[in-house]
Amino acid sequence: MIEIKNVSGGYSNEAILKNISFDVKNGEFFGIIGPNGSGKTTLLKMISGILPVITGEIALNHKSISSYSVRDFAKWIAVLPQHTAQTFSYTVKETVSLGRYAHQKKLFQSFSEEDERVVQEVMKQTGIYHYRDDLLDKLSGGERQRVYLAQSLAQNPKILLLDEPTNHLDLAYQKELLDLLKKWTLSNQLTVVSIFHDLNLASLYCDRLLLLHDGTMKICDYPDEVLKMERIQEVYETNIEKFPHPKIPKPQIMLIPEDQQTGQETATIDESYLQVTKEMIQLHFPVSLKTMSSGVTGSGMGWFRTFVNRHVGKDYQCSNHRQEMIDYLRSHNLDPNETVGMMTAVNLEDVSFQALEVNGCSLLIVVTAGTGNAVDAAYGEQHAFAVTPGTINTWVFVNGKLTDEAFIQCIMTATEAKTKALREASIQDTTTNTYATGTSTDSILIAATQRGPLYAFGGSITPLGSLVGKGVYACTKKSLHRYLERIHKP
Ligand SMILES: Nc1ncnc2c1ncn2[C@@H]1O[C@H](COP(=O)(O)OP(=O)(O)OP(=O)(O)O)[C@@H](O)[C@H]1O
Repeated sequence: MIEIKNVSGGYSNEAILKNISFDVKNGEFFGIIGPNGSGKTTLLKMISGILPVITGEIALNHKSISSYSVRDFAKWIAVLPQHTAQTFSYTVKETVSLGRYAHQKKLFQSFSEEDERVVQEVMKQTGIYHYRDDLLDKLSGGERQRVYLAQSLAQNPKILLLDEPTNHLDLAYQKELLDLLKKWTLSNQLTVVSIFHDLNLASLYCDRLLLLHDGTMKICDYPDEVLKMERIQEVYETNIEKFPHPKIPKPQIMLIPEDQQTGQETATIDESYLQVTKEMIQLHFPVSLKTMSSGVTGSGMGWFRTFVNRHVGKDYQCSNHRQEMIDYLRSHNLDPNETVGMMTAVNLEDVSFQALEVNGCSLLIVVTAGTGNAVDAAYGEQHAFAVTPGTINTWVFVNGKLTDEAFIQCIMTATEAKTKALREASIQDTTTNTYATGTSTDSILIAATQRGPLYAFGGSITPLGSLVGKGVYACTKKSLHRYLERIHKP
């Protein structure tokens, strides 16, 4: 649809853009990104014919843009520029109606029924219909932005060029506008070429991205390829991390602020932070720890500073155990947003904890273990499924920095060590009469200070993993022993 071939150009024969080549397909949502001054607006102005091409060619539907008459060009391309705070004494409807100019056969021709229909339709689609008789200067920046979008859409273009369309828009309107544009690309085959400063929005909505750097084309490809961490760090000269979006398969970019040391970050986790009562085991740490857990609250990856393992009766039944746990934490002046909360039916006096340190690698392990619903995971299907309170809850606190791999490998190592302890205690699955590998509702937490030594791996023979395995094995064994002694007491 649009072909940019070896294009150089800019202002008064000075080539701001150098040797740019890419094409945009029909119905594509195409994003232009790059740091300030990299040439994004210049490129958009060249595509819209405002700035001349010095060398190379810009073709629209296989014809050079210079061969189009102004009116024909306007039937193809509409431009939504970055609007300043200027205001006009036009009504919303009058402003939108200006978009129909290219479709009027003669100059000063009166508005046709078709013009009226299109204007009404786009005003409804952009949510400005109820302001249609208001003057533009009465509207907020975001509302005005939607009026200009409606004006561009009223032009019924095949291509829409946008310079930072979400500028001035609040979160909901950003989503609404981009959802609307995306819908038009899908249902009306509208082609959108848009400049974005927000790389995350560009990633969410664009089919492809062009990254400009100092007037040159760095890359033009799918968002996942363009938004590689090293590339964005180099081009934008700032520290970032790339993450997958939690709900859809699109990359997201996070800024990493300068380290703001408060002094508390140097604290080391050990048993002095632990409080054990019959009702709950708590650990409060002065700063948030990066966690991976299967807690009732705080599950998955997160940052938390309070950890709770709460005793509940074996007959605990609740239709919404998560909400019940949140209410419980609140009733104990604990913030559920900052707390990994677990439950166990085990007596908390059977807890076993241990701080370990070998060659500068230090951690704290806390385990509550019982065998109430011991299961052999190889034959889990022989058990009826039931949601019951947890039994073996394993906490691993690491004074160090863990990679994502290390977090996952620590979970594996801790689970293997737990199973070994169960095997040594000859704990049986009473349904299958085979050795139990765990219990049916065990929970785990790996928490790390993300300061100090870096642990890339947590497998069983790595410096970190071997300590995790040793500690979880010892604590599970001890806690099981206490549990068994107590239940077998005459
Ligand atoms: N009217 C102009 N005359 C001469 N040079 C200009 C003009 N407008 C912009 N430039 C220069 O062209 C270069 C690219 O500017 P452009 O506005 O295209 O960058 P951009 O990527 O859109 O930047 P931003 O993210 O800040 O909007 C800059 O070095 C700028 O100083």
